[in-house]
Amino acid sequence: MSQAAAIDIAAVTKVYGQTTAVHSISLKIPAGTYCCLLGPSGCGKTSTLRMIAGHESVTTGDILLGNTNITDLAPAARGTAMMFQSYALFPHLDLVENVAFSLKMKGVDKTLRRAKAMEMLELMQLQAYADRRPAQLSGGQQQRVALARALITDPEALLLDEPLSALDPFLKIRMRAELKKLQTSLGITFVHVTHSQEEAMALADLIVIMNDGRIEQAADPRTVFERPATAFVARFMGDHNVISGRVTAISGETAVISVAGGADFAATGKAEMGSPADMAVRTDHVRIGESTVPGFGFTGSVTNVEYRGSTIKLMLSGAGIEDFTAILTDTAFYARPVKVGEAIPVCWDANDAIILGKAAK
Ligand SMILES: Nc1ncnc2c1ncn2[C@@H]1O[C@H](COP(=O)(O)OP(=O)(O)OP(=O)(O)O)[C@@H](O)[C@H]1O
Repeated sequence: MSQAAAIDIAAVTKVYGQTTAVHSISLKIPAGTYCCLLGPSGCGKTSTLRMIAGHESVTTGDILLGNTNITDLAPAARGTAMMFQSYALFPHLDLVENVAFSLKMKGVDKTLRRAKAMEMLELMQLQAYADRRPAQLSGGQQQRVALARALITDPEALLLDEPLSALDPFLKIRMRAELKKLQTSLGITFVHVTHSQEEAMALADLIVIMNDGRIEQAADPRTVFERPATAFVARFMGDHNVISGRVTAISGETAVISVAGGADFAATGKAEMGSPADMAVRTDHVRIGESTVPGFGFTGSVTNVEYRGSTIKLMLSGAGIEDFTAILTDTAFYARPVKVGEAIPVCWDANDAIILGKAAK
C-alpha cells in the first residue's frame, strides 16, 4: 500500500470559455485527511476534484501531491485515483478484469494483475463474486468494485465524485460508514465531493465549503457547525438563524447589530462601526417562554409548528426578522406548548450570538 500524501492547491483558477468555475482557490489538505468538498450545484467542487485528478486542466495555479508538482502530469502518473459517481464499470468484463484494468493498461503481467485484483476484491469482501459481471451485483457491491478498481494502483490520494449519490437512503448510510472505515484503515488522503451537509459532517476531518467558485470556510466539522465563518456557511449548513443589520455600537469584542425597522441585538466578533453585518444564533440553543434580556432575544409571533419526533421546529417572526427558527426538544416544547399565532418571548445566551465574516471576493 502507498503512503498518504498531502495535497496543496495553490491559487488555482479554472476558466471554461466565459465561465470562471474556480476563482484562485488555495487549500492545504494534510496527508491522511478525509476531506469533503461541499457546496451547492455549480459551486466548482467537481471542477476542483477533476483538476486534482488530472481529468481537467488547471487554467492558472499549481497542485502539489506531497512534494511533487502534478499540475501538468497525466492522470495515471499522478499517484491519485478517481472513483466516479456512475462507477464507470465495464459491463462486459467480470469483476477481476474490471478491477485489474488499470494494471493491464500499465502492461502488468496477467498472473500478477489478477492476483492483485483478487487481493483488492478480498479487501472489499467481494472475492466470492470475482467471476460475475457488474450487472449481477447490487448497487452497494458495484460501489465496492469501483473502490477496488480505484485502489488497485496504490494511490496516495483517492478522489471520489459523489460516491454515494446512486444508492438508496439506507445503503447510503451503510456505505458511508464503510468508506470512513476504509479511509481509516488505508490511512491515505480521501477527497470526496458531496452536496450533502449530513454526509460531509459524518465523514470529514476537513470540510471545505465552496460557493460560486470560492472557498467560504475550510475547517473541521465541529468548527463549521459551531463557528460558521460566513452567512453563506451558516445558511447552507442550516443550523443557524442569520440576522442581518448594521453595526451601531462596538464595545470590546461585542457589537450591537440593529435590524432595519426592528430590534437591536448583541453579538461577539469582529465588526466595523456603521457597516452592514450578519450574526448567527444556533437554532437548537434558542429557548422560549423566559423573560428576555435586551439584545439577546425578542418577542416573536409563531408562524409554524413542525413535529419531528424528538424535536419540534418552531418558526417565528418579529423584531424585524421574518424567519426565525427554534429547534426545541420534545420535553421543552410539551412543558410549554405553543400554537401558531401566539406571541412568545424567545431568548439565547450571549455566547450563542456570533458575528459572521464577509465572504472572500
Ligand atoms: N466543461 C464545462 N464547460 C463549461 N462550463 C462548465 C464545464 N464544467 C463545469 N462548468 C461550469 O462551471 C461551474 C462549476 O461547475 P462544477 O461542475 O465544478 O460545479 P459543482 O459544484 O461540482 O456542481 P454539481 O454539484 O452540480 O456537480 C458551473 O457554472 C458549470 O456550469
